[in-house]
Amino acid sequence: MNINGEWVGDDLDTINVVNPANGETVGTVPRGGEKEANQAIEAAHNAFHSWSQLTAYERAGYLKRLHQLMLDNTEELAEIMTLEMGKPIHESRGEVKYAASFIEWFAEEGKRIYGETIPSHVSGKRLQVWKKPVGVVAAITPWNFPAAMLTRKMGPALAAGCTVIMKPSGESPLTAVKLMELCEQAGFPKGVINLVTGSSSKIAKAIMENDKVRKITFTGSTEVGKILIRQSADQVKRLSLELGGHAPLIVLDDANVDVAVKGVMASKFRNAGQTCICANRIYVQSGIYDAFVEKFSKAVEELKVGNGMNESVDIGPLINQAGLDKVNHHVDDAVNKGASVVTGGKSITEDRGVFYQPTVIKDVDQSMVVMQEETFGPVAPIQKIESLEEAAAFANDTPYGLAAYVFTENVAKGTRLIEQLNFGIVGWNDGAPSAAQVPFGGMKESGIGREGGHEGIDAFVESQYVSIGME
Ligand SMILES: NC(=O)c1ccc[n+]([C@@H]2O[C@H](COP(=O)([O-])OP(=O)(O)OC[C@H]3O[C@@H](n4cnc5c(N)ncnc54)[C@H](O)[C@@H]3O)[C@@H](O)[C@H]2O)c1
Ligand SMILES: O=C[C@H](O)CS(=O)(=O)O
Repeated sequence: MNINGEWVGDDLDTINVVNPANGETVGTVPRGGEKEANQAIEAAHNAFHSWSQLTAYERAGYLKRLHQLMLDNTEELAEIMTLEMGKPIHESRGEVKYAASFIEWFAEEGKRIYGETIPSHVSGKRLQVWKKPVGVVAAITPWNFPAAMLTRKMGPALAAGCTVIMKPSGESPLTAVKLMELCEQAGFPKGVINLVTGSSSKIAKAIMENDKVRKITFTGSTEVGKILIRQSADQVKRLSLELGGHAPLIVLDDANVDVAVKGVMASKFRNAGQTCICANRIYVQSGIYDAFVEKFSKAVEELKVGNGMNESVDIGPLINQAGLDKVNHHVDDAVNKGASVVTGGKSITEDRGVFYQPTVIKDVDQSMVVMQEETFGPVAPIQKIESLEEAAAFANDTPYGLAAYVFTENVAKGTRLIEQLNFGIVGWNDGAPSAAQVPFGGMKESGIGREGGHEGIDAFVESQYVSIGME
């Protein structure tokens, strides 16, 4: 842990960080709790005034140094990431660059936090809106993108003049430790960025009860997001929530089947299907169904499963046994209710690793758990549909609203379909929509607010209306 510029926690118990590819312990972090969280909050509070008084240009200088340090340390960051959570090393390298792009983009965006003047209704007044940083920010992040989910929060928060407490997942905290080392090398003043690891509930308790924390930005499951909404009420803490998803992917008859297959492969199997925007259910119109299933299944059979440190591996392990159990349950439930396995369908537990074969199942229906609950694994369930209207109805039949995908070459059909979809992110003939400059986030139970893009920095700024009497 790093609090007020000091590495602390040697006196505490530790949490083992386990490589899901082979069950080996790859590192440990201190098991911090309420006391350490409050120390970090105090440090961030004490650093806030001086940090927020810097110009956006001065703050951008620190962020740009961090951006370059991340790129210079891509290989080490990627290796740590793969060892602690399993994603293939080439994906980890990509995540480091993606994560660094948030730091770079928001270094500049901080310079564009504009206020406004408003025409007065009386001659003796001048009406203005000033923008101010929200204050001390707590950032709680998931295990599946250990770098990007932190920088997607740190970047805008720091650029806006806020100070930060980072709380990474206990499943993959080592990437955050390395990121904190790079923040030190970038020269951020003590207390501006703090890192706490340990008991999430105890740390969160301190965050929720300490009124010095004005903003909580959380990325994780919808279940935990709902807990935080309830807990934030006592002090009306500002909340940004990036929560779970259950993405529908729709392939219409007039889709380019090769484009569709490429898009599904990108959306479904990234991080072994463990991303919030993975296609979780695939609806294929009857006219293209057989051609799509054949081409898609052949592409899936080419995927190589194994330890992510192997450059040729496409599908690494699931994060833990619980993740594997959920995937097994989703496939077993579908098959028991009448679905059939086209390829894959089995777990691979060798060398204490937790792997699952890239899987395609067909003849699924809405009654199956895989079509209702987030799978978070390399399983592609395919359901035949007859019409655009049927596709829209099935797609929207979920409490989630994060990402959706549409494959059609027909502009009118694509437009009519997407207008009906209640999802914050839509890939149209594109299975990989994410980027630093776009508003990323969900509708319904997939979250509150957006990360990335100019909306991403609004989350860390308060508007202050100033009425100036000129009598
Ligand atoms: N919408 C997005 O941008 C996005 C991005 C990545 C992951 N996710 C979602 O995150 C989930 C997978 O990540 P996960 O398993 O780490 O999620 P999680 O909700 O289990 O944990 C997320 C973070 O919250 C902490 N946490 C757990 N219980 C808590 C509590 N009671 N109070 C405070 N903090 C608590 C965890 O330690 C972790 O740091 C999936 O549902 C996925 O869809 C969403
Ligand atoms: O898992 C959720 C991430 O937000 C996906 S992405 O890396 O932003 O595309």
